[in-house]
Amino acid sequence: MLQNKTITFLGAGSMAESIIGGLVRHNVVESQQIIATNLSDQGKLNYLEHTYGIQTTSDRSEAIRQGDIVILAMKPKHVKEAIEDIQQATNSHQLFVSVLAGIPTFYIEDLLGSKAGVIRTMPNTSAKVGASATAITKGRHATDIQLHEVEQLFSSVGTVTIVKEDKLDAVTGLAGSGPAYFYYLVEAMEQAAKEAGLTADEASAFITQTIIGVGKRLQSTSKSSKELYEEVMSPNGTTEAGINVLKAQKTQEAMCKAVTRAISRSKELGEVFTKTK
Ligand SMILES: NC(=O)C1=CN([C@@H]2O[C@H](COP(=O)(O)OP(=O)(O)OC[C@H]3O[C@@H](n4cnc5c(N)ncnc54)[C@H](O)[C@@H]3O)[C@@H](O)[C@H]2O)C=CC1
Ligand SMILES: O=C(O)[C@@H]1CCC=N1
Repeated sequence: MLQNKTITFLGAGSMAESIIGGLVRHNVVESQQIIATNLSDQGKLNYLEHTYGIQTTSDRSEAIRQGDIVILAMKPKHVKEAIEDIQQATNSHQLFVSVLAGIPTFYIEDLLGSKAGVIRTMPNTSAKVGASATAITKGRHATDIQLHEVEQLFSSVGTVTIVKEDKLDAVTGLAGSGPAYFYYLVEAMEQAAKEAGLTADEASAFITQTIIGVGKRLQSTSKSSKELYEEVMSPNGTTEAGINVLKAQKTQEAMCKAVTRAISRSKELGEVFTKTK
């Protein structure tokens, strides 16, 4: 389906690189069928070209003209100027795929001013290792065939779930931002490991394998998360001692608030930028 398509990345930051890495590694398209362009960082374009064997250019309009599929990968606050900048180079046969947090499909459709298909997605940076949990949804003009093209594209970097657009903000706060919550906790575990005399390498090996084990266990059991942590706790043992500290610090409440706040921030991003159209 994607074999003969040229994929242009408008924006060449960390999310674009995560997706490019997956596409190249899985030979979803030839690396020369990928074009990346950005606002100003030529060094980053050189790096991407060198690392992944893709094409890059600072001529954004030319990059767009060549793209069958255009991935919008700039920050939400830059989407208006970015699309206005290349709008003349677009056509209604192209497919536009947004990875932008909060920005609704109708806003992009209106900026494009054509019947070009728009698909909104929310991947996460685990795309870089083929383990993103990506949600996708289609806008007014996108076809089911285009939705399945995008499903195929993101399948190369992890799992893909098709959802209604009104769920995208929830997925953004939960899974788009999700990796950061875990990395933040890992930072604290590393600190505790260091204070207890483990080397950085030892700490990293134990923490990483523990997280991988948790992920695999969650994938393979029907037990609830509560049952799973209770299974680790012996009465008056080490885990209970640790969990009691987390309870005293209201850690679950804090995590719940963090995800809820990220979801509302995604909604705000949509409202702020669509209102200032
Ligand atoms: N970083 C993450 O974990 C995730 C990010 N996203 C979304 O991905 C998007 C990009 O995020 P990052 O890669 O983290 O940002 P970044 O700051 O690393 O990259 C942004 C890129 O956009 C380019 N850009 C800015 N204005 C432009 C313009 N007018 N024309 C062309 N390119 C332009 C910049 O030059 C840069 O290459 C955001 O909208 C974000 O919401 C989505 C899921 C996860
Ligand atoms: O922090 C952000 O806004 C982006 C969207 C999801 C992850 N990073």
